[in-house]
Amino acid sequence: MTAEAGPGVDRPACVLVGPPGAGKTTVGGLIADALRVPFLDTDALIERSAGKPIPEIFFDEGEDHFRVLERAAVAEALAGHRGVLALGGGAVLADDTRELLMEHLVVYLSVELADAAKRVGLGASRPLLAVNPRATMRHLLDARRPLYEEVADVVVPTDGIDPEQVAETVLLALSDPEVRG
Ligand SMILES: Nc1ncnc2c1ncn2[C@@H]1O[C@H](COP(=O)(O)OP(=O)(O)O)[C@@H](O)[C@H]1O
Ligand SMILES: O=C(O)C1=C[C@@H](OP(=O)(O)O)[C@@H](O)[C@H](O)C1
Ligand SMILES: [Mg+2]
Repeated sequence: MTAEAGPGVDRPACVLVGPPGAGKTTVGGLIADALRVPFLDTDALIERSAGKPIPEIFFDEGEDHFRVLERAAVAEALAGHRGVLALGGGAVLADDTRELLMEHLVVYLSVELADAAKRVGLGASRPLLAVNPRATMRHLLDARRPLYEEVADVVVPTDGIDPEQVAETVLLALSDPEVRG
């Protein structure tokens, strides 16, 4: 596939959503490499503009402030980024973000509790999972599943599948004229 892949030249080639541990950051990079387009992760955008890592933003300013930064970063990236875009797992919580996503080709990387827990290690790098990680992850998966489904054009299950295979499945879906609209 070439740099023209995706729904149009004036927007991201595709936007990856899904819970923490779904592989959005990892698979997004692989897809961008394959398409030879730039890769952007809104978490990286937020860290760059805040000048500190996400756990520190949560610790210093709280989740609500992080969500404000996230909404702005997602809107900026959806308007300006021309490659593959990965969102943070909680970006779809915002009504206005879900509204914006309606205009984009959105791929939902799904993952169930066992693989998600294994992959994120339930450690400190994701501040939301710092307390009672397994129960929090279960609740988060259940609560957000309908939101991911609401915005998705394509759902790609990732359980038991390595990132390269997930990327191949996404690339195949992106080459389908029906998916690209
Ligand atoms: N399909 C997969 N199979 C196994 N491990 C994976 C898979 N996708 C991602 N990982 C690993 O899981 C961890 C979280 O992946 P990441 O891309 O950061 O997920 P997300 O951005 O969705 O939270 C990383 O260590 C990554 O290498
Ligand atoms: O699920 C969430 O609310 C979050 C997911 C993280 O991104 P990943 O989904 O890439 O881990 C990051 O944005 C932040 O820690 C909050
Ligand atoms: Mg990520």
